[in-house]
Amino acid sequence: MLTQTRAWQRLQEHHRQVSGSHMRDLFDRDDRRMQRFSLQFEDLLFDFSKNRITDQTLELLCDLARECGLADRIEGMFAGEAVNCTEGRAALHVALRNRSNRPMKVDGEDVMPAVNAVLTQMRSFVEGVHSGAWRGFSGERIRDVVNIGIGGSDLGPRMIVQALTPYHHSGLKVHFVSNIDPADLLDTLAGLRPETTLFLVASKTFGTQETLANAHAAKDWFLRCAGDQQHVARHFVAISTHRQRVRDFGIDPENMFTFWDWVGGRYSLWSAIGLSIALAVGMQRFEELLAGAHAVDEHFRSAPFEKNLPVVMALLGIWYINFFGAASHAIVPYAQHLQRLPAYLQQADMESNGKTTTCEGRAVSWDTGPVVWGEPGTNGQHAFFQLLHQGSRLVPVDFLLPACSHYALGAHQDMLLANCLAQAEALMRGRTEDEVRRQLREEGLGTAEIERLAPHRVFPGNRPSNLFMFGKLAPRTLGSLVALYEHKIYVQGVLWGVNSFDQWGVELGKKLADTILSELQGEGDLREHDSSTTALIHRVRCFPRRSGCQSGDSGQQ
Ligand SMILES: O=P(O)(O)OC[C@H]1O[C@H](O)[C@H](O)[C@@H](O)[C@@H]1O
Repeated sequence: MLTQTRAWQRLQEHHRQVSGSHMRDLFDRDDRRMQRFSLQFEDLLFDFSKNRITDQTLELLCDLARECGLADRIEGMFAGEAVNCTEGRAALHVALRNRSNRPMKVDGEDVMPAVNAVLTQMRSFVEGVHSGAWRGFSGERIRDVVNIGIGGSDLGPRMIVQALTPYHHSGLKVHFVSNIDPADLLDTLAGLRPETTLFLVASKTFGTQETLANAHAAKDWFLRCAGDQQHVARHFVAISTHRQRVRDFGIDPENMFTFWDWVGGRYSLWSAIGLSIALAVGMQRFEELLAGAHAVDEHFRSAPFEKNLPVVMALLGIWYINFFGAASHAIVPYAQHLQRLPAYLQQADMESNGKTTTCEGRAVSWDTGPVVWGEPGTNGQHAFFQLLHQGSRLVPVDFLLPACSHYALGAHQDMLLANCLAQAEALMRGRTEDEVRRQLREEGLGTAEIERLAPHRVFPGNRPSNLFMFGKLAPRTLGSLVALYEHKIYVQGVLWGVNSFDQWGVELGKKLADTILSELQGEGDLREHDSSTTALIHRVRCFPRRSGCQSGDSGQQ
């Protein structure tokens, strides 16, 4: 039991001692604080000095990790043990990027030959599309790729493809369709020609309602132009673990890229699910991404906890969630191309650790995963930073900051950097009432006005943040960053005692949606619902929406 460990008890005591201290004093007392509380990993600097910690905090948190058996659990994951306890499966996404090619086993079998075979298949496909050897049915080159998938079969590739915009292959545009909202597919198809469009139907299970409905609609759109069913083979490939369902859909298993049930959906961008990434940036860049993640895997496996980046990230999170009562964690990349990182991490973190039952089936009596949210800076500054600075809640922030841009435009990048560093400093230092009064006096305000305004202009500070700084956002660095977060999530799951690799919580809504769908489409009696749901279903039935939808459809065709 987490809360019964000796380290937990000591952390509670320690929290009582340190929670009153202010980070500005900790910095004033120690001019080497940044050096002591930062870690360098290749190109990545992780500055965690602006946290409400001392040496002892870190020691005690590492003790907690030791008492929870973290070392064995890390080894267990790499050894292919069934760390996904409810589904009895390994979670071996590290094998997908195992550039050392050391054997990695699941149920006694080395998975590396199969992993490498799919990478080879991806390489030849990507090269074929890029060179023009793979063409559409009319003989034209492929110009647009549409990845149809949702959740883990969308968020990772979508985030990475956007993050690597400067590396995009010039002749190809990659699009993503995920939502069952008809607007998503129709808006995307509106600018495309069937002759030059390639669809990647990405679904681990090949049973996801949204993906199958969108894929069927895309196939209809394609066939309306291509006519002959045989042409589907040049324009639809599948990425899945489920061969039979791929065949049933009408995609030749020859055009299927496989992966395995030991790859969790939200950990799958490193598998064939990353085909859209490889098409966007080329196979070499994709492999650089894998290499960056692999380097972090080696670090995670071997570095002592105090120097282990994902372990430190995880322990800091636990410090705020379990001892300061923080309920959320903001991700603020100061990089426009990392716009989708918060959304990606929402799934990675919240679907992994949004749980309250331990692997032994007991209810936890401690808080688990935070609400993850965020937006790129500087936009976020003009939206939610008010609450970060002066709100009543403690929200730890992760800043991600590329020191250099791929683009040159006046002083833009320096302004971006200055803003990020200023926000982190302001969150930490705050502004005292004395400082406010002094400033207002300098601004020439009278005493009464100063008294009136001073309380509003005080910043409490002492608000924690981590900062990742790196050079340009390159594939290897990005691979490392994502792997760091993945392992952070695993470490937290281990300490909280939950299974980070299942997602039973998304099932109930899906089941109810199936029932309600048939009720919306039928005229008969409704099954038992609460009065609110019943009334809403009746209301939908009364809307003249069908004609509206049809005219919308035909407008797009
Ligand atoms: O890849 P698929 O099998 O289509 O699954 C897509 C997504 O669906 C689900 O509802 C899960 O919550 C996600 O973890 C998963 O990534």
